[in-house]
Amino acid sequence: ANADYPAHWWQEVDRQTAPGWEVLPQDAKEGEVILSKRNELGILSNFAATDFVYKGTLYKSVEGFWQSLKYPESQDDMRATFEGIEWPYSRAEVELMTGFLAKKAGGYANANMREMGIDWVTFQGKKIKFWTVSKGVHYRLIKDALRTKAIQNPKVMEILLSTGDLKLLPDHIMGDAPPAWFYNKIWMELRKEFREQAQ
Ligand SMILES: Nc1nc(O)c(N)c(N[C@@H]2O[C@H](COP(=O)(O)O)[C@@H](O)[C@H]2O)n1
Repeated sequence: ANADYPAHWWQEVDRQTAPGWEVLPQDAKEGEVILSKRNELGILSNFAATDFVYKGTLYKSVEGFWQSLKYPESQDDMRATFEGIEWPYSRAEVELMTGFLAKKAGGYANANMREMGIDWVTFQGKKIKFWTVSKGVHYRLIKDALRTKAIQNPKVMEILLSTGDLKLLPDHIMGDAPPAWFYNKIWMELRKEFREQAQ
């Protein structure tokens, strides 16, 4: 029951003043909780400033990691040399971004990807299909970044495990997105994985 958890996780927020994209804490049903940026559960958002080192590179957030994959890796990268395409940031700059700034950098990259007609991103020189319904390479990469974030940030691990058996829900409207976008579902899988490892 929700009574076993901190009451402020369901704290009512004035809907009139909330941004249009937001799902509010009070929108959760019994046995559910919204991963709201308004309380400590927001640390589980991809946007949260939670440094982690993944395969030798420092990222300031999972969002920075996610959006950096869309940016050219080098000067020879076809995304860097594509005629008429300009990049507002370098990949290294995006790696160090958090929150809405990282998301915005990703928005510019989405427009460039559409313009170039490409449906892939890259990690360590390898092309990875983006926006796929299968739990393929991109999904596994994002899941591994979330796993690494929890392992390297004790507060993230503590908060994730403190959600017990609650169903985790995103704090923003998701629509019809592929599995990699559902960080709430990935966290529930990782929560199970971490609990099993601790036994
Ligand atoms: N509003 C909001 N809050 C969060 O906590 C989010 N994680 C997101 N969306 C994230 O945007 C990323 C995907 O962006 P693109 O579709 O590639 O432009 C991904 O991290 C989503 O979870 N939004």
